[in-house]
Parts: sequence; structure tokens; C-alpha cells
Amino acid sequence: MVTKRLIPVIEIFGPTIQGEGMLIGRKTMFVRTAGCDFSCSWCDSAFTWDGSSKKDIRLMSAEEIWCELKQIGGNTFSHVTISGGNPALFPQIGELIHFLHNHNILVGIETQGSRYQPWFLEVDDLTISPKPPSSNMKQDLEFLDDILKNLEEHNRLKHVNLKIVIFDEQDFHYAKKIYQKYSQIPFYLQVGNPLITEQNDAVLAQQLLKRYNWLINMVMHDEVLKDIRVLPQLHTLVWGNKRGV
Ligand SMILES: C[S@@+](CC[C@H](N)C(=O)[O-])C[C@H]1O[C@@H](n2cnc3c(N)ncnc32)[C@H](O)[C@@H]1O
Ligand SMILES: Nc1nc2[nH]cc(C(=O)O)c2c(=O)[nH]1
Ligand code: SF4
Ligand SMILES: [Mg+2]
Repeated sequence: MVTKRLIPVIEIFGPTIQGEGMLIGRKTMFVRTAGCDFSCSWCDSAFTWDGSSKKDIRLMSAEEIWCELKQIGGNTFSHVTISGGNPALFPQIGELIHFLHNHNILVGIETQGSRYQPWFLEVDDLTISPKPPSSNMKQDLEFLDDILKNLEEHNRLKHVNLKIVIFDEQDFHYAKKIYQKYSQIPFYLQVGNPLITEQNDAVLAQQLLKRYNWLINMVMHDEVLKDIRVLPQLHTLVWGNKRGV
């Protein structure tokens, strides 16, 4: 008998739009895994790792996840984004990727570059999001370098992008250092959301647009950051801090 390794899933939702980074605006479904090896000070998905939504965690096989995606998304989608938490904690995500590819579904991953899995080489859209100083995390940049070198050796760089969330000038300088190291990888700066519990969508949107304006200005006057894209979290502008969108 083949034993199927189960994946801890905390939410499955969609179809929605990818609100961030290189596929912004693309129609996609989301599978969100539970658990993270980081605990960023401003994490907008802290429920995946802080115990507050423990009751929502389900251990699911690739086939069960596929059935639920079809149940809620029907025939309306051709792309699935796997986020977390950190999906790179789980070797068994490889089985889910195979399953989705066998059903002609493209797969995106959101991860922070602190862990590597062999299935990184099979991901259609791999977003790596190193954490800047404001997160209070200490990103291992040598490990990140190993991951990116490995992807390059396997000719996968066209499937990879780097996305750094910016809250302040210190984060901006950190992002600049990383940009200079990896000029051949598509590079995105994303507006940080400091109001992750704000319920008034208008107040939130106003704050985020102000920060977007600031970040655009920082980039426009910069002589190093040239081949770069600056984005807000589109889903936050549309739906605020709502979960499952
Ligand atoms: C919730 S994380 C999950 C995937 C993975 N752990 C990571 O951090 O890349 C998904 C994306 O949301 C970003 N993010 C988390 N909290 C945020 C916030 N308050 N403002 C803007 N982006 C945020 C992360 O940097 C990451 O790019
Ligand atoms: N619409 C939408 N786009 C997203 N892009 C990355 C997300 C994430 O939490 O990883 C996310 C999310 O939660 N919702
Ligand atoms: S790495 Fe991602 S999921 Fe983990 S705490 Fe940071 S933002 Fe949240
Ligand atoms: Mg999110």
C-alpha cells in the first residue's frame, strides 16, 4: 500500500485574484498551509502559526485538496497559489504539485526563502520573499543564496521572483542590497500594511495608498533600483483585512 503524506491546511479559497507580485491580477485559487518557521512582527497571516486558528487545521491528502478546490472553484480556474505560513516546511507539497499539474493547473508558491524543497524546481511561479529588518526576523542570506544558485543551476530562474515588503527606509536599503546581488531575477517591492487589524476599509486604503506613494517616490529617485516594480497588495485595497480573499 502506498502511504499518502498529509498536508496541514488551514484554508482553501477562491477563485480570487493574486493580489501581490509578479502575477498581480491573475485569477487563482489559494491553498494556505499551517505553520511557519518565522514570526514576523507584522505578519498578516499570523493565524497560520500563532495558535489562534488551530481548530481550522485539517490534515489533507493531495487528492482531498484537489476535490475541495473543484468543489468551491468548479471549472473556473487554471492556477492555484500555495501560501502559508511557510509551505516550504512540507516535502509532501510535491505530491500536490504533481496532482495539480496532472489536471493542467499551474502552480504558484509563496515562501520566504528560509527552507528549500526539491519540488521548488517544479513550481511555475515561485515567489521568494526575504524578510527586511522591520519584521524582526534574521533572514539567513547565505541560505537564500544557496536556494537561488540551485534554481539557477537547474535553469529555473525564469520561474522565480523576489518580493520584499517595505515599511521604512531601513527596509528599503535592505531591499536595495538584495536587488544588487540578484539583478537577473524579477524584483518587486511591496507596500507594507501596518494596520493588520483595521476594520475600516476606507481608513486602511487611505493609509496604504499614502505608503504606496512614499515607496514609489523612493524608487523613482533611486539610481540603483531601475529594473524594478513597485506594488500595493491589491486584495487589501479591494477587500481590506478580510480573510479568505
Ligand atoms: C503571509 S506570507 C506567507 C508566505 C511566506 N511565509 C512569506 O512570508 O513569503 C505571504 C506574503 O505576504 C506578505 N506579508 C505578510 N504580512 C504583510 C503585511 N503586513 N504587509 C504586506 N505584506 C505582508 C509576506 O511578506 C509574503 O510576501
Ligand atoms: N488575493 C490574495 N492574494 C495574495 N497573494 C499572496 C497572498 C498570501 O497571503 O500569500 C494573498 C492572499 O491572501 N490573497
Ligand atoms: S514568513 Fe510569512 S507567514 Fe511566516 S510570519 Fe513571516 S509573513 Fe507570516
Ligand atoms: Mg496574504
